[in-house]
Amino acid sequence: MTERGILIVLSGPSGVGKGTVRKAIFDSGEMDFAYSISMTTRKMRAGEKDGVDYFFRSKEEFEALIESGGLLEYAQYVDNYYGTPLKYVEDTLNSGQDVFLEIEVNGAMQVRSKMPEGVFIFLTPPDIKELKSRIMHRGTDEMAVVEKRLEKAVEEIKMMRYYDYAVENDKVENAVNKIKHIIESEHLKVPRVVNQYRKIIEEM
Ligand SMILES: Nc1ncnc2c1ncn2[C@@H]1O[C@H](COP(=O)(O)OP(=O)(O)OP(=O)(O)O)[C@@H](O)[C@H]1O
Ligand SMILES: Nc1nc2c(ncn2[C@@H]2O[C@H](COP(=O)(O)O)[C@@H](O)[C@H]2O)c(=O)[nH]1
Repeated sequence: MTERGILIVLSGPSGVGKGTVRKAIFDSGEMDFAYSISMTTRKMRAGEKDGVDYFFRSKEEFEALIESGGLLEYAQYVDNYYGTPLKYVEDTLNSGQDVFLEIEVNGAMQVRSKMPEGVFIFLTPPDIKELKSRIMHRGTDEMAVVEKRLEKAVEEIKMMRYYDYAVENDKVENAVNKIKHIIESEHLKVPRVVNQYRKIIEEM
């Protein structure tokens, strides 16, 4: 039987740089994990693609998926739904590959209760001023939405204590290296290694 992959959950306030850091980790080609594409009812931003950045769906379609139990977790964030399709996560973990989720804190807490063996990482900004500047300079949101996201950020930062690791995103390269190191260390934890050895011994 294949060893189940590790579930890595990255959260942090909007604009802290989760997407930027995640892309940099994937682009480095050094880590073998799958990114779980989320579903959302939010409008597509310029440059985004359905099935790449998100599965963009109507509110009705999203609610039907909630009803049918098709989501591992979901949350309402600044007037829209966001959620993680369950089947992809389960199938990929069962195939032995690690799965990376980039989700907000309420969803992460739902995952925590369903899959406590996951690794929960919280990305922090150097300070709130820098966070505001990052959201504004990204230029994807109207000022009213920026303000709502900043209000949420304060609530989200309070939830950091429920995570396993806190990583500051001062420079993308630093955050990337710290997250890679965390994942590598998780793979070396004794219960996982013992399991692998048990299988090797059984097969001898
Ligand atoms: N370490 C950093 N230093 C300076 N700017 C950064 C850093 N990391 C990310 N940024 C910039 O901050 C902005 C927000 O980054 P990004 O979209 O990755 O954030 P996010 O946390 O994924 O946001 P959201 O949760 O809203 O999707 C982008 O313009 C990005 O280029
Ligand atoms: N609970 C979930 N949160 C998610 C998911 N996918 C993304 N997100 C988070 O939502 C906010 C806003 O995202 P944006 O793309 O509109 O800027 C951000 O914190 C994302 O991490 C999900 O599947 N579940």
